[in-house]
Amino acid sequence: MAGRIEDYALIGDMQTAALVSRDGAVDWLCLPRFDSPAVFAGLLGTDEHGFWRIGPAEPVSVAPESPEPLPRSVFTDPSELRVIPPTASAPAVPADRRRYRGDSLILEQEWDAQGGTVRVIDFMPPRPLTGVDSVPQMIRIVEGVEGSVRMRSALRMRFSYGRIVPWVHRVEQPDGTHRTAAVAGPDSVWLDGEAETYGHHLTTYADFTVNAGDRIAFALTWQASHLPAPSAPDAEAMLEGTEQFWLDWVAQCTYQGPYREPVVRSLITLKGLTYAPTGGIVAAPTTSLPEDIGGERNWDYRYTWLRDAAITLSSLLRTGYRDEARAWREWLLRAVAGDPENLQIMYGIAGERELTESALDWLPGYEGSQPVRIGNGAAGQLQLDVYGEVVEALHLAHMTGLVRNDHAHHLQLKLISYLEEHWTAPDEGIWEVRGPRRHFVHSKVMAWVAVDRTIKLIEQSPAEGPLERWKDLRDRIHADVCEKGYDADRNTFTQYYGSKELDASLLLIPQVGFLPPDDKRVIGTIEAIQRELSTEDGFVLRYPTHDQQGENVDGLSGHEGAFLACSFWLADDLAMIGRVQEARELFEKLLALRNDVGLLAEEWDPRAKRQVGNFPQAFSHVPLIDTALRLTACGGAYLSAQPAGPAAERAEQAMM
Ligand SMILES: OC[C@H]1O[C@H](O[C@H]2O[C@H](CO)[C@@H](O)[C@H](O)[C@H]2O)[C@H](O)[C@@H](O)[C@@H]1O
Repeated sequence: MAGRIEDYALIGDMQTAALVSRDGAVDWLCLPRFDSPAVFAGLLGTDEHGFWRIGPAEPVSVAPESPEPLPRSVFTDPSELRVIPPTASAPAVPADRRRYRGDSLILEQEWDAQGGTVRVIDFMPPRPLTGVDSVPQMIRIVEGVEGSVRMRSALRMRFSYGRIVPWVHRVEQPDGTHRTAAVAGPDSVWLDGEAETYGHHLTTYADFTVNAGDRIAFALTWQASHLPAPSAPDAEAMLEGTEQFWLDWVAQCTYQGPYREPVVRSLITLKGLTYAPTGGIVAAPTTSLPEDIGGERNWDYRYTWLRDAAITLSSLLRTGYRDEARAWREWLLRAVAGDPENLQIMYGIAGERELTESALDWLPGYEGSQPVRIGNGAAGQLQLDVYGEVVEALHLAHMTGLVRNDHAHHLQLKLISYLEEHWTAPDEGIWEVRGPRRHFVHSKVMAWVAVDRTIKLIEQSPAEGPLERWKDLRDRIHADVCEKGYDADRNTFTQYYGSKELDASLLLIPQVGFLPPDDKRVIGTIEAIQRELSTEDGFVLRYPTHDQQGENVDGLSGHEGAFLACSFWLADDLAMIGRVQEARELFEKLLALRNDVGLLAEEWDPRAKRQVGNFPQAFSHVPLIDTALRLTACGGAYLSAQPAGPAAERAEQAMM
């Protein structure tokens, strides 16, 4: 059975990623890409849907008692095998400690088990983009730390999201060793290991003893089934290379403030969500981790949203990472090449347009949350805000000195021409509601952002465009929002024109410069959101899922948790209006929601006190970085409450 969402840690190779549970089980892995079918889908079902667990064979965790090391060996004698009879799955013993190795995506879990202490090191080496070695690999090194520990590896591969049992067979090697190959349809997966394996109940086991100082490596390699077998990796060399890769990458980070640890962990996570061959960025590496446990709010996030990727790019640019920004800009230009009339709000990681949504009816879902969806119907929605987010990201790229790209410039002008005709249309908005289209205030505000930044580009560079006409457009959008999206009686902007509902996306109004932070309508909106959309512990819901009659407003049944991005936005706004101490306190409470290895899902369930939604989620880690930058610019720890002043101004400038 899958663990809690926060029990998982991410490993990945910038083409796909795996989730490893605290009990040593890899319960989620799609091969060869983020959006490929899963080989391990136990996360959304049971062990029957695929997993790979390595951990102590004896479930009881007791103090080490055997000073005499056992010979490093594999259990080849069948009588010994009976000592630990194969079970339907390996014993699930939670690790006593876990961490990432320094600033990397290399996971280390340790167990104080019967007989000693053992460490399992899990990672996926970054792959070359071309050539025979460009295959996904997961490497697991079992290291004896103290005493002698009996270990078990239990590997159950199920292709096609847990549906297909592959043909598993031994392939003898000229040197007398063997490899285990699993083949079905287009996929083959190869297991190499330094321990003898045996099959039982459609599962591949290895039982072995690890003594202090031993290192026993296993590797899983995917290869298209029609190609020759991939070569077995040198696990130790791969470990060294992977560690160096992350050291070099993190060394480029320009952030030097008090929140270095969460910022760097978030940056590493975002890097882990980028698809290196194309520059695409997934919103999360999972599908259908529920926003409402047991409910239907389950979505596939293994795609590139223009919104999520644009804000990811902005965070990366602000912290010194330009290569990723350049790669995503190229991805964008290829993805939207053609007519911006056909702009989608999301694409596949290589720019694919067909993301047809369907349900995998053989999977029971995470803690029974059904349906399990693949594809995403939101791809066909109209969401006007993405024009603003994309243009803002292109603008920031320009401002931070990324070499100008004429195609990007041309695209920006075409996007504005499109908006000129369509900004008055109702849309599905930032939250991708599945109810009727509306005139969402946030969508109009972001349309204003797109026009505003383009005007600035034209004013600041040799670029050309109908400046006066677009200035007039900018003024008209602004006036329209202030007239129709603002409720003067309650002194707050509202979710959509004419509504009484609130929406946490309105917190972005001062952040994007639509109105200054000290505008009374902005302060009124912040206060209204704090009052009406806050959970008991001070986090923020993105909007009320039910209206005052108890009807669902977004076309979906059930409730959802506090939306973490919105909670970070509230902290930002509080800092901007001078309530810096409150902002800092909220930010630090949000940091405390991260799991023990620093990861955040999309939402937090305030009742169950657990993370919910896809995991880890770029849309949570990006605002974490942005708020950290803002608060760092405010200076000092726990500044006393003060009216908007120099600290708040510095906070604003930090985000430029
Ligand atoms: O709430 C319904 C929608 O939920 C998902 O969208 C959310 O995730 C996106 C990716 O992070 C994000 O860009 C969006 O703002 C969120 O609302 C889901 O992908 C949609 O299909 C669904 O309609």
